[in-house]
Amino acid sequence: MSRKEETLGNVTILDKIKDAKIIFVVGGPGSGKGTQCEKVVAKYGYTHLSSGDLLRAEVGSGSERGKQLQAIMQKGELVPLDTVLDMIKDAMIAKADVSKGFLIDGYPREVKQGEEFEKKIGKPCLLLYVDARGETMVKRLMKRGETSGRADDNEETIKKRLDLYYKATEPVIAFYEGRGIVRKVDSELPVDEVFGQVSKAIDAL
Ligand SMILES: Nc1ncnc2c1ncn2[C@@H]1O[C@H](COP(=O)(O)OP(=O)(O)O)[C@@H](O)[C@H]1O
Ligand SMILES: Nc1ncnc2c1ncn2[C@H]1C[C@H](O)[C@@H](COP(=O)(O)OP(=O)(O)O)O1
Ligand SMILES: [Mg+2]
Repeated sequence: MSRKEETLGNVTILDKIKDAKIIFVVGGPGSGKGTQCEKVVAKYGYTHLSSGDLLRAEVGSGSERGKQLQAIMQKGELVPLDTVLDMIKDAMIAKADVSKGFLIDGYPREVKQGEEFEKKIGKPCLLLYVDARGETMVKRLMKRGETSGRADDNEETIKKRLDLYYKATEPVIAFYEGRGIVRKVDSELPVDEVFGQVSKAIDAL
């Protein structure tokens, strides 16, 4: 395929993505984003794309880029915006034909990420804000760390991730509140009750 055709091909695919529903799933580390997304996939058949999972897949591939990403994630820092946005975009394009909706989990983590996503891909119709107390998130992550094998589920990194969440990611919620698309769910409740709130937000779309 020539470069020109490829570009044309992408335009059509991006048009398809624009017709699908895009939901940002935002919340602190360990708040329960992944847990709720799994349930949404089962009930609504949406496509779940977790930026963290995409990055960990790259780390798992053992590539040079993966090694650099691993070092950043282990410190609890954010990887460069272009890297994560390209990964999400490629994953969305791969599913564009079959997906009626996308759950973008763990992105945007800063306002700039939201702005760039909208420039390059499209607009979200909903931001699901998965809310839990700091203390709860730390407890859940320490527990998850017993079995997750994740390099960032340890006390020191958890503290850094939480600090960064309050500093960089909470402003994302305020930004989209201005647009009226934020729905907050209380993730202190049992998983199924949280999902009841999530379902209401999605049913209202
Ligand atoms: N509502 C909840 N009540 C109790 N534990 C939960 C709840 N939601 C998630 N968890 C647990 O907390 C941990 C973190 O959840 P996860 O979905 O991985 O969060 P995130 O993707 O936001 O980091 C998991 O071990 C999960 O089983
Ligand atoms: N949108 C994004 N921008 C930059 N770094 C990201 C990112 N999403 C994930 N990362 C990196 C930094 C995070 O500390 C790490 C783990 O992310 P995650 O799996 O989404 O965590 P969690 O599900 O515990 O909230 O990956
Ligand atoms: Mg997660």
